[in-house]
Amino acid sequence: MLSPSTGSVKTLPDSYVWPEYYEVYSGSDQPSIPVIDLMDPNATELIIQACETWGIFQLIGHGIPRKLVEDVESEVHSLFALPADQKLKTLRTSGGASSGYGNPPSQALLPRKLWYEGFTIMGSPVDQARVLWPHDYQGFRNTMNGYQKQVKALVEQLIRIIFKFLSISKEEVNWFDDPSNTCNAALQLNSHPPCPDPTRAVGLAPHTDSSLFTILHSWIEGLQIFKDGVGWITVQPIPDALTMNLGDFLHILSNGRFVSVLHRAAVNQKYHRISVAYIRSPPTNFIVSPLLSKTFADSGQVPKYHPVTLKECRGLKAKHFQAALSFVKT
Ligand SMILES: C=C1C[C@]23C[C@H]1CC[C@H]2[C@@]12CCC[C@@](C)(C(=O)O1)[C@H]2[C@@H]3C(=O)O
Ligand SMILES: O=C(O)CCC(=O)C(=O)O
Ligand SMILES: [Fe+2]
Repeated sequence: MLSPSTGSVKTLPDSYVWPEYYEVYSGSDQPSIPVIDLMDPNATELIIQACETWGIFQLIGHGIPRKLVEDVESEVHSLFALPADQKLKTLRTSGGASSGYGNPPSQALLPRKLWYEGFTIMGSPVDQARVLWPHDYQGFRNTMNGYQKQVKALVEQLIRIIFKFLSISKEEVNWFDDPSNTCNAALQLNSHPPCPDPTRAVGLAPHTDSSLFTILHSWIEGLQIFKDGVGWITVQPIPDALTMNLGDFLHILSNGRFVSVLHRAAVNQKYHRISVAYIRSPPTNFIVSPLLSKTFADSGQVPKYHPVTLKECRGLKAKHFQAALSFVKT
C-alpha cells in the first residue's frame, strides 16, 4: 500500500525497489495480442483461437459506451484522491476476498512494496460509497452500478460462448445464472501514481486471475503479459477496446487448453494510471474439475488438474503466488 506522501516523493524509497525486475521484450518483432470485433461474423472462432494461443485479447464492438467508461475513470480518480484516513475507513477485513481498500489477496504477502493502491468492490458499491462520501455518494454508486451491469452482461456472453465450445451444459453450470450469488464477481479498482523510478518499481505484481474471465479497462500503457518463448510484453491500449483475459478456472475447465495468462502492471513516470478489472468467477465453494462436460470427458483426455474450489485456489495463490496451480496438477 502506498503511503499518503508518495505522490510527492522524488526518489524511490528502498522498500519499493524490486531488484532486476523490469525485463521487457524489446525486439522489433514484438508480437501483439489479437484484436477482435465482437460484431465480426467469425467472432466466436477468433475468440476461441485467442483463448488457446494467448489467453488474452482486445475486444472492440462490445457496445459499452465510451462516456460510461470515462465516468468510471473519473470516479476512480476521485476515490484514490481522497485523504488516506478516509480511504482507510473502508480497509479490507483480511487478506481474503473482501471488499474495500488495500492490497488484494494475491498481493498481500509479497516481499517488497508495490507502487500501487487497490480497492475491491464485491456486490453493491453502496456501503463503501456511503463511508467514503457520506453526503454525496450517489455519483460513485450510480456510475459503478451502471458499469458493473454492462460488464457483467458482456463477460457472461463470452463465458457462454466458451461453455458452448466446451460442450458444457446449462445444468452442469447452473450456479452461473444464480442471481443470489454476489461473491462470484469483483470490480477491482487499481491506482498507479506517477513513479520517480519506474524501471525499479512494480505496480500490481505478476499474477493470474482465479477467474473464469476478466474484463480489464485502462487507457494508459502498463499492462504486461508473459508469453512463453518470448518473455514479458507490453499490451498497447487501443481506444474504446476492453481487454479480456482468461483466468485459472477456464484453464482448469478446459484441461489446460485455454491459457490463464500471467500478467502484471508496470508503472510510469508521467501519468497516474488507473485500471479497472471486472473479475467473474464461479461461486467460492463450487468444485471445478477439468473436462466437466461429458463430451470432453469421453474424448479420452486425462485430467491435468485435481478438482479444486475457488476458495482453495485463492488460498494457494496467496501463499505460492504464480506457482499456485502447480499444486493442483495431477
Ligand atoms: C473476486 C475476487 C477475485 C480476486 C479475489 C477477489 C477480490 C479481488 C480479486 C483480485 C484482484 C487482483 C488480482 C487477484 C488475483 C487478487 O489478488 O485479487 C484477483 C483475485 C482472483 O482472481 O482470485
Ligand atoms: O493494471 C492492470 O492493467 C492489471 C490489473 C489486473 O491485473 C487486475 O486487477 O487483476
Ligand atoms: Fe489481473
